[in-house]
Amino acid sequence: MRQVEICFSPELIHLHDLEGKIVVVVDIFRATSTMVAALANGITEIKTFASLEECRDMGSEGYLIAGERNGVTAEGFQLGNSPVAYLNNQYAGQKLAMTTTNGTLAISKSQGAYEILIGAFPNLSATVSYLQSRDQDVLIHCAGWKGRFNLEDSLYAGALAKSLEATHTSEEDGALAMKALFEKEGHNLKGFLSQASHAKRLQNHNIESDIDFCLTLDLYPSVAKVESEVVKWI
Ligand SMILES: O=C(O)[C@H](CS(=O)(=O)O)OP(=O)(O)O
Repeated sequence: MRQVEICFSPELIHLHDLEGKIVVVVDIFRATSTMVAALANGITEIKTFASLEECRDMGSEGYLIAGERNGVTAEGFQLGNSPVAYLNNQYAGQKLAMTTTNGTLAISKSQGAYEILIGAFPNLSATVSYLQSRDQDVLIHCAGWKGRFNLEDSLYAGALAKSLEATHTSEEDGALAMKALFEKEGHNLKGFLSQASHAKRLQNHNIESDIDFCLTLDLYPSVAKVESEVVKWI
């Protein structure tokens, strides 16, 4: 059997061996949910950037530019970090450059893995099927919040580890704990995660519809994968 393990924050990624593994980066509120929404609605590719400046410069290369810091759209950017902005194929056919507070950092810290996927609830089952079709062990890399553990990314990690049970074992305590939490609370994602500190933070920005979207399961049948530093829909 293959293995599945969880890294709870980019600050802890140095404790995990990335080599030969498929890393699934997850930032439920909201970066990876937004990437999945954008790609499912016709964005052709996403380039991610750590800095606002580098990302903003991509505007002159024909990219739509999305920049967010601390939950709000950064100055000079066309878009922030809202998944619902991309629904109804609003920006279909365009390329996107994106930078966010936590999510893009987790992607850059996953370099060195065998493959990098982008995880979100709206394509959870597609990601499970893809991972089960591959021979590699899986590392779920939670973006967390500014280096700290967060509930929503960890609960997604539990959902993914639980869904992989037929093919992947989890021997470490983190994965066992999150599978147990998902078994207990997974039927009430929205109610349970309304207590999460990040959900409360984002509620102050009036983005209820974003939170609803981020916690909706299995809207899309495809997988988001980082290929040559670009996120694509496969
Ligand atoms: O916009 C978001 O959802 C967050 C903002 S913050 O973490 O509350 O500062 O950014 P993300 O990179 O998606 O965690």
